[in-house]
Amino acid sequence: MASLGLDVLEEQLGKTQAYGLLTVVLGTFLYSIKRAFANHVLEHFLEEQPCPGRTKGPFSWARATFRSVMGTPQMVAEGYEKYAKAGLPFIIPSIRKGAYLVIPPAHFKAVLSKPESVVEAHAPQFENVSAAYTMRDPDIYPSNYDVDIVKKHISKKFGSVARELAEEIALAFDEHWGLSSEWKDVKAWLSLQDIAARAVNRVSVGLPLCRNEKLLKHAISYSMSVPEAGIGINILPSYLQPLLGPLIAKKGTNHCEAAIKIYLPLVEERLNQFHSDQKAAGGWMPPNDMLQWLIEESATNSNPEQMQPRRIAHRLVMLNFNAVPPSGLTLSNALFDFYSATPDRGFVESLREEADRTLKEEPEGYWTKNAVSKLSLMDSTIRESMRHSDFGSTAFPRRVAAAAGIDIGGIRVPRGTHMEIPMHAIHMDSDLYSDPALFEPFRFAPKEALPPDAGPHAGEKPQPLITIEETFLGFGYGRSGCPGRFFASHLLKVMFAYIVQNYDIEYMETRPKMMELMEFRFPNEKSTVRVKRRQ
Ligand code: HEM
Repeated sequence: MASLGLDVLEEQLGKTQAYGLLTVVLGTFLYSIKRAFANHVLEHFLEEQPCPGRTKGPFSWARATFRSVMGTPQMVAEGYEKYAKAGLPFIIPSIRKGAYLVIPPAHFKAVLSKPESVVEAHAPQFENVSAAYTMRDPDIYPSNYDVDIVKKHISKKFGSVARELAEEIALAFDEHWGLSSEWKDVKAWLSLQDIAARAVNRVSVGLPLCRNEKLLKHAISYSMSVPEAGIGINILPSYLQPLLGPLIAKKGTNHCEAAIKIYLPLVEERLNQFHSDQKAAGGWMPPNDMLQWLIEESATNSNPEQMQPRRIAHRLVMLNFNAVPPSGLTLSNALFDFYSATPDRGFVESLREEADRTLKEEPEGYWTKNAVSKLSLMDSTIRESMRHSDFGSTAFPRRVAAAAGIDIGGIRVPRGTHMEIPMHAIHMDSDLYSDPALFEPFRFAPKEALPPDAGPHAGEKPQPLITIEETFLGFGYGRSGCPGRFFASHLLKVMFAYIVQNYDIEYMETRPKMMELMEFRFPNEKSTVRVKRRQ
């Protein structure tokens, strides 16, 4: 991620050319700042808003923009305290998207629930990852159609594939983390991502494809390449993007094509079965998996192109993109937080006891949807980690689309204004959370689930992981909040339960440091946890 696609450029162009290109990019940097203010109404508006970290003097925007590359977290924290808490928006300059407006929490609801015609979500999300180059088919991402599939099918029916999911998670952990009682280091984010990919593919395309190493490698590599290439393309001035965008995105899109190719024969076979089943009315028992749900939804769509095998295979790749990296990232952060929290407080034993007892009481004997919903301490631990180690100083790109602009706290915000939410500052606000910098695993657990000595702030805000609110933004907020969070919460808890029940993880004296770049916060891919199989 931190390489911003430079490694990709180096590979495609060679070292000299890649650095030559970087010089062109920096040389045209001032041009891109100018571009951000090309709309004069917008320019005038942004000029008038407070911008923390922008000091008077020549080139004040350029200096503030340079500072934002590494200094966005401090700039947002300052703006949040000074302005957002008083209900006022403020500006953060950005090398990627020009200056953007940070929305104060008091106005989240009003702004983020507005329809797409007034406040756009999809187009800015699309631009955020340079989807024109990294994804290419605008019907695939981000689209209401995809969101519908997640909402209408995956969120409602994942309980019916819970047995297969749990089985694959167990087998994948046994392979990736091993069965040995000797300590060994594993790269947390990457290995959890591999395990999540197998689990997601088990319930989307089933056996044996879910264990096809090439498929998983291409699907994961593509998913990881999108944000990296997206940033690399975004920092280019707009006139260079059509020229260099396809080059920077190429490595990733090659992985995407390779994954589509591997999915295609199964998709074609399943479409044939689906059509012949309709004609013959019977004889074939449709499989119960996400591919089938995708086909059934596509068949009801008025656009026949949605039934093209390639389209469906491409949607399967995007399911990996949506589900796999965020699950690996979230769970690795949870492990880093949890296993660096004070070891003598008995937190691991509490999670283990809860998992053992719940599974023992479950009549089906595996992690059903109902059993997983009883894991309150684990639910709270993951939510607390998503609060404590969230993924952005600001997040959730939106843009004013209404010709007349919109009103935020008495301020008229013109059409075209790019807006985001100060996620990390909210999660670290001591008016909202006591001792916010402390990782307090059972902060969100209901009082009746708490073990003795659960922690000074345990049970202070009982709320399930999937609840989205102004004070907890790990799954987004408003109209475009994550529709996959019900499935994600189940998946994460089954994975975490398997870890505490079957592995010891060595306590870490200090938590591996989060990386921060521009507005992004993420774990280091190389950070490891030390694990051994429990006897
Ligand atoms: C821990 C795992 C996950 C996290 C942290 C996460 C987080 C998020 C967040 C923050 C957003 C909102 C983005 C925005 O408003 O700009 C989002 C959107 C989305 N997520 Fe998730 N997600 C996770 C897992 C999943 C899974 C498993 C699926 C699919 C089954 C999924 C499908 C989607 C889709 C389709 C959207 C776009 C919604 C829209 O544009 O209206 N996510 N996710």
